[in-house]
Amino acid sequence: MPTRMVYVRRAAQVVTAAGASLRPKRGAEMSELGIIEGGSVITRDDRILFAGPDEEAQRVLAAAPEDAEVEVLEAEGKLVTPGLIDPHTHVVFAGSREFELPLRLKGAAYMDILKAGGGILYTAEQTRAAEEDLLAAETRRRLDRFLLHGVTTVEAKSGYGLRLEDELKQLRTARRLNAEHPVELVSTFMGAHAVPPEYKGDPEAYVRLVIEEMIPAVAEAGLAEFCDVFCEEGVFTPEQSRRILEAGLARGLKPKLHADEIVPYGGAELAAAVGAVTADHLLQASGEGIAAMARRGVIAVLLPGTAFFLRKPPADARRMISAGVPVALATDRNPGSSPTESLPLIMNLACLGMGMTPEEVLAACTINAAHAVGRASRIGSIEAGKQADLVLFDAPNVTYLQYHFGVNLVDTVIKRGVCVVRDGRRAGA
Ligand SMILES: N=CN[C@@H](CCC(=O)O)C(=O)O
Ligand SMILES: [Zn+2]
Repeated sequence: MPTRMVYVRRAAQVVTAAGASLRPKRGAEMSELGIIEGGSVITRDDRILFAGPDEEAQRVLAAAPEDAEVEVLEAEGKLVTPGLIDPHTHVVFAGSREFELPLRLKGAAYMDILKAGGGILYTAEQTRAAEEDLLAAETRRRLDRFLLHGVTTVEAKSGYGLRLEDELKQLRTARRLNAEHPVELVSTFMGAHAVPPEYKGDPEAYVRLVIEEMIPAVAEAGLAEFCDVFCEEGVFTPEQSRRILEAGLARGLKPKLHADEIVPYGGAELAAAVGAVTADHLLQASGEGIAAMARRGVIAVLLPGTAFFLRKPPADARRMISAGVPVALATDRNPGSSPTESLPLIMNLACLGMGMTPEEVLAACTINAAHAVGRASRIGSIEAGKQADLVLFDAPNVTYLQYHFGVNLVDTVIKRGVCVVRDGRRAGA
């Protein structure tokens, strides 16, 4: 096999996000992106070989093996970033819930729809009924859209099966798509996403099922890396959430938590107490909870698209960054509270709606997001030796991405050294 190389020549800016593979960026570090003005990047097979000034790139190319096939991508006027990483999605599901939108516009609350048996429970019905091939086909279309928006890795939660066979079906679907599709999937078991109707009268029995049967089966099959719980009033209590996360941890599933989304519920505090990798949502997180997260190094995964779609004020990102909490951003792609694959739109909402700077936003969607999915040693920055996941944007600088908001500026996407999007369209599909 000849050596395959891509030479991304003379970009307006290369955002490397380098130097934070061991621990996520926090505070002022989130503004330091290691930008190379006028820089070039060279990939070799599935790895990054070089990132730096173009004169040096030419010397590196001159020393390339004779059989190397070099593809040259002119990047003049473009912004090059690491492949974007989405660390919180529920992308594997069947159906959609657009009919809830008019209800919410008339005043129905998200949680009331769930309590009435709709919401997550409606999607669980659809997902249970779907054959695995159909589930894969629906999810594949969403992954295609992610890729067109520059997203090269997504975390994917189960939680619409709510019984063992269908939780496993969702996780198997994620594993299959991870093998088939250019977008890389990181699986999270979230059997504790809602109490299914058959356990309505006895939620504690469902918690036992999650702990005693689902977690062991998922761990045994090696189908997930993380375990997550919807810790929320009327769903799972902090005490139940703690037991589930500890049971997951005992089986090697690292904890994540849907925390303090609708009401303040001690979620941020719990995430810190169990040493969760991330606490997500945090719209209602307390000051003590944020301080505890900072002390324990828990990453805040903020989801401004969800706040926007549910028409709620977003999380207090500035307070978290000032407190020293590492922040990442995600779409929360799901059919009920955030039906979008546009991580760039989420970035716009983070900047314009939460006051994060363009630099902080990029750190949050690259290296910090890589930490949030436990992959920072391999992805999230442009450094020699890391996986060759890159995005070229039609933007001359980092600020422009937030300024020219609401449109897709992605020109080219490279995943593992292969061009999978060109001129904004899927290539080689
Ligand atoms: N809040 C809980 N779970 C999802 C929503 C899932 C759904 O509505 O289907 C979330 O993170 O927003
Ligand atoms: Zn979620």
